[in-house]
Amino acid sequence: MIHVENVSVIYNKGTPALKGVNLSVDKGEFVGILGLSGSGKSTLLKSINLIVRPTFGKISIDGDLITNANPKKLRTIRRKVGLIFQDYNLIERSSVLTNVLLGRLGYKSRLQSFLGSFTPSEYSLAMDALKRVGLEEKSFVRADRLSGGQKQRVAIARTLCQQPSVILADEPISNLDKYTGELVMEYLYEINKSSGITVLVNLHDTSTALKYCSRIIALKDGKIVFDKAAGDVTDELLRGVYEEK
Ligand SMILES: Nc1ncnc2c1ncn2[C@@H]1O[C@H](COP(=O)(O)OP(=O)(O)OP(=O)(O)O)[C@@H](O)[C@H]1O
Repeated sequence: MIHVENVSVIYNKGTPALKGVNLSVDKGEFVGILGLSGSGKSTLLKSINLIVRPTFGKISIDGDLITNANPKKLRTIRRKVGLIFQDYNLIERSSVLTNVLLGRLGYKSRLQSFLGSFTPSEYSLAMDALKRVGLEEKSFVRADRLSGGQKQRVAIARTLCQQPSVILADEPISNLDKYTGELVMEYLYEINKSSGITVLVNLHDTSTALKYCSRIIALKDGKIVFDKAAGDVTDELLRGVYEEK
């Protein structure tokens, strides 16, 4: 469903952050992306959604070439792609429910977005999403009253409300303690298994990646150094990824 073909990203005409990356991800996969800080993990996820535009190469999602899409087409393709960030990206002064409803914005006209008008079925989608992450009782609480782990679960619910076919999660647990981080991973895992939503997740912690992901892609200096089933990842392979030059 995702094809990344010979993608390179060069920021500000400087050093390449990605160098000729090729990658195909099938529907329903749970892919962990590992690598040292600066290896290009965020750039790879951001280019899949065209938050960062590749300098060279092509990316398609469900057969639609996102790298060539006009603004209208790009908006339609982006509806399929849910995003989860390290710092949650919530509107802190709004309620949990309002934050989850924001997952519907990609389906709204400018006027509807401005008015913040949502249909009853969108409210019910949002409530269902909150139930799935165990936060329905927090619907009317302001987001800034929540713990970090709860905020990330709201971000997951917002993504679910968007009804995506893929979730890109950029370091979703790096601001959380081990226990809370694992809980967040459990929710992503459950969503992947029960809804068949493809998940690509950048992670720092190799043991977490091996525990939840079925496939591991490792980046080093903007290139893929290995792309393997989690069960085939050895300590030696991991050492190659994390040892400095
Ligand atoms: N907006 C930007 N402008 C210029 N250079 C950038 C930008 N974003 C990233 N880079 C550079 O691109 C390279 C890859 O960065 P990227 O953030 O993709 O790596 P990462 O593996 O996600 O790192 P981290 O784990 O620290 O987030 C790094 O050398 C980084 O300094």
